[in-house]
Amino acid sequence: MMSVTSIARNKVLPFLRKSTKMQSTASLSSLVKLEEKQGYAVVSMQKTPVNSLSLEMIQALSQSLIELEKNKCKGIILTSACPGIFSAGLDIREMYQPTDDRLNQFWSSLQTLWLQLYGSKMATVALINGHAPAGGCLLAMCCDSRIMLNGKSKIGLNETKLGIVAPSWFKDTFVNTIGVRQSERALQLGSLFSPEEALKIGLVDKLVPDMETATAVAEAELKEFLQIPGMARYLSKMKIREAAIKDLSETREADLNQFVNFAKTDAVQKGLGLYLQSLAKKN
Ligand SMILES: CCCCCCCC/C=C\C=C\CC(=O)SCCNC(=O)CCNC(=O)[C@H](O)C(C)(C)COP(=O)(O)OP(=O)(O)OC[C@H]1O[C@@H](n2cnc3c(N)ncnc32)[C@H](O)[C@@H]1OP(=O)(O)O
Repeated sequence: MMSVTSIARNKVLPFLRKSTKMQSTASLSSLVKLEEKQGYAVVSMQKTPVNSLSLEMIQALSQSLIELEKNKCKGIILTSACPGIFSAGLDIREMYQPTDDRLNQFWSSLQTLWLQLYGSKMATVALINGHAPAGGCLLAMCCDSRIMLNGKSKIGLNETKLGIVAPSWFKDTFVNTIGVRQSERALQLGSLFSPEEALKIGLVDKLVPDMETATAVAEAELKEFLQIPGMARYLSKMKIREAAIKDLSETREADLNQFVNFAKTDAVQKGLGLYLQSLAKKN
């Protein structure tokens, strides 16, 4: 099995682990690109056009983290290869008129990905090079640091605008990042923030003017985290995150049932259908 450190610089890593529920190696590796750098890896989401988090995309990200941790990778920069978009969040088509089996797999895989990334021993930096609504914002918040490209992109948890409710673990992640009051307001309003606004409320840590600067700043940020003794850094992170992680770990089944029941209600299905239509009409 190839290790992250043994492959040629910038070479795309294959996905090697087999699982009955997981997608095939070929389909997973086309969604997420892993590049080895000196002592860390760049994880680029490349599901065109908007990196929507479909079941396959979520599993590809999960599988990438499994491989990287197994290969003793110490840190990652999570970013996007889709111009102008970090991630459009959960793939709305997964929740609209779904089959029960697929909807269950979808949510359960998302829970797994959140537990992996939010609780990762690796140092993690999100390089948010475009829009990051809802699930896209969640992915970024799972990282230890967020660098955002300044410009017209928006970031935030906009679930209420779709007539849906961010689950408790989204809320916990938000509260741990920007605090209770800002979260309470932004969750209700479904606020999407400009990079400047996101910086002001602590949703992102640094802004960069262009991609060249962004890469350098993200690398420097990751190196700063990696200079700290790994165990001390990880356990300190867990002091903040462990309650939320424990909570979901202990209530996965109930959370899954709540999501499935909620998603299948007529009101939610109607709202999602209208939202999909409004996205399609734009084009
Ligand atoms: C009581 C308690 C119960 C608790 C239960 C819990 C329930 C929680 C449930 C769900 C939680 C969900 C979290 C989410 O992540 S929901 C997704 C939210 N995402 C969005 O609102 C973003 C929507 N997209 C956009 O705003 C734009 O697409 C944008 C990302 C800004 C990019 O804009 P642009 O570059 O102009 O691209 P287009 O809009 O033209 O889109 C291109 C095509 O991509 C399709 N698209 C976009 N986003 C999604 C998406 N999230 N899912 C699926 N498909 C998406 C879009 O329709 C275009 O398709 P096409 O080319 O075929 O027209």
